[in-house]
Amino acid sequence: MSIPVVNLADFLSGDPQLKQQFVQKLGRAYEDVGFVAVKNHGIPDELIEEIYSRVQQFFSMPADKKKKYEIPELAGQRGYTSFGKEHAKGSEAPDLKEFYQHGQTVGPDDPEKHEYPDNVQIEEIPDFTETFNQAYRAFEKSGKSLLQAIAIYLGLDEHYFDNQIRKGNSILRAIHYPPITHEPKSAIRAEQHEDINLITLLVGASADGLQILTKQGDWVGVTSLPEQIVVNVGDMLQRLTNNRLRSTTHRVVNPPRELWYTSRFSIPFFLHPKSKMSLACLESCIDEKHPRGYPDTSAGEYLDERLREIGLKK
Ligand SMILES: O=C(O)CCC(=O)C(=O)O
Ligand SMILES: [Fe+2]
Repeated sequence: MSIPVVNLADFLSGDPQLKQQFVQKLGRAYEDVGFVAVKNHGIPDELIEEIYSRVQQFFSMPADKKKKYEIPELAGQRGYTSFGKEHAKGSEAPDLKEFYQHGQTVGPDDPEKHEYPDNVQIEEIPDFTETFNQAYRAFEKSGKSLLQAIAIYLGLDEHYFDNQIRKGNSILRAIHYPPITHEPKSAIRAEQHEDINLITLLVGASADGLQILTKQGDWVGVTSLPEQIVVNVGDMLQRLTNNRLRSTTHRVVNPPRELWYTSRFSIPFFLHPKSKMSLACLESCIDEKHPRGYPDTSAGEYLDERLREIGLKK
């Protein structure tokens, strides 16, 4: 299925009409499907190529070398998480994937430094951290524009999210779904789930497999062109908007048998706000037909709860 396509250059064009059209198209798509493809997304092609090549290098290292970078105390939020650790909420079988996570960096004297453990330095790969830092900044920038459009759509101030996501707790995750060597019992590459964060920006996955669950209850494959990124709503934004914007269930299915020997790579950026952001439902999203659906919580508390549910936090 092709998801709605929006052009971020329209939003940034300076033309009020194009900007408003972008806002309406994005907002409606998020009420309806929860997923869009974004062109002119602002993440430079060379940077995407560079990060992919570092990521492939990393995952091709022997298991014992990768394991050096696994830090269970950090609940997988930094460094490497080995195959078989994470499972979707409500699922017993772990996903068929391994991943690496990179978080926010702030200066050593920053008052918020204690919020952000250091990223893991991968000794074997030159410029690994630098490439991840650059990609992280690029995703933050595109994500900020998209959230400005969402704020306008919701009738909020355009800059409503700016401060909440500045020095926020986003995670850049590189995932490797290894070749499948024998019939998996019940597991798939990524079992059905909803993302935890505000929005997720996903750069061109290296193979098919991503599917979303439609309102009609059908699984449909997501297709996007190589120059587009996929951006979807996560549970934090769904909760904040009292279910007005939809955090759509999605999964990554195993390839057909003749492609079992292939790896799949993908690099989602999970855009999180600062831990202290309130996720209390917006008053403008509550009315008689839509009574408040969730108790108040903060982004930090909510994340903690969700990390326990997926087996990353004990
Ligand atoms: O690998 C993909 O294409 C999507 C991964 C995903 O949905 C996730 O990690 O939350
Ligand atoms: Fe996801």
